[in-house]
Amino acid sequence: MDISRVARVPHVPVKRPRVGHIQFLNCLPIYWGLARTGSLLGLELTKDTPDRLSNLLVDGALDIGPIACMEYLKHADDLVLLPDIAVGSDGPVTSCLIVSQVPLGELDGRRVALGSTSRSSVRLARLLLEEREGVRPEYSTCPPDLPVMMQDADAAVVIGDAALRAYLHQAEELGLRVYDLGEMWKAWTGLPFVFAAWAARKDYLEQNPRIVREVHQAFLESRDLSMAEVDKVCEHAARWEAFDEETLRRYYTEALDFSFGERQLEGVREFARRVAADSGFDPELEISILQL
Ligand SMILES: C=C(O[C@@H]1C=C(C(=O)O)C=C[C@H]1O)C(=O)O
Repeated sequence: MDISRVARVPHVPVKRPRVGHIQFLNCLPIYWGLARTGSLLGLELTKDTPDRLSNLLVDGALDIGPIACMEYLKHADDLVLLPDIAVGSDGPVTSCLIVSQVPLGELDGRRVALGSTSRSSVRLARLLLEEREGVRPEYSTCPPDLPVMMQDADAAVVIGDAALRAYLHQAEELGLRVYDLGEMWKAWTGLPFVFAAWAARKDYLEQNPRIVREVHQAFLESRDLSMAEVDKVCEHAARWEAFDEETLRRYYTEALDFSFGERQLEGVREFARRVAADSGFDPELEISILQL
């Protein structure tokens, strides 16, 4: 081979896809396996809270990643959902909560603090309070720190690790009642709830159909590997986190639902119908899902 000729052909590298990573324990099984399979090397990951990651994807600063279900519904025209992956629950989720000093039915006219990192749970909480409990509280948005939120409010909506802490310890210490949003939604509708879905921007998909499918596949493999080795995942995580192995194992295997199939899609559609009126989207909007 004539090496001088080969050397002159420039190598043009492909830019890594810009992918979001929710900085909560709920997502660990979706990302943990990426290091094991080597796919991590092919991603430019941005770790942040769900509200910020949702904005980055909508604004085009990320190409693929998790998006709060509520934000997806508002921006469905620009996005395509990735099948079979989500952060949801089919019953109690244990990390998306209303924590309250009084029974929910007594919150009429009282103050409810909404955690600022949430988009789906805060909307679901408002829906449940207003349509199921028949109360009209006064809402304010606050940083997600339960003791601080409760200084000025009668109830708070919290998500993620802070909510898990509240569920397991803080609520009891502070003498608060805990209401699980996944459990309430299931009791009300009989359906699972999808708190965050994974999506790609349609413009990115058009230009990079292969990369989107590879990243999707990498997430599925990672999630499946993590769930097959869930004891190992929990052992590693418990070393650095305020939750023990058994708590994490129950969270991943019993509370959270990482799948996104027909029933989860029906949960998304039902949520869309119930919140569309004041949210600026069509109650029967088209939900595009990546065709494999
Ligand atoms: C299950 C959870 O799902 C989350 C809830 C979200 C929301 O309420 O907007 C967004 C992303 C997910 O992290 C959780 O945070 O515990």
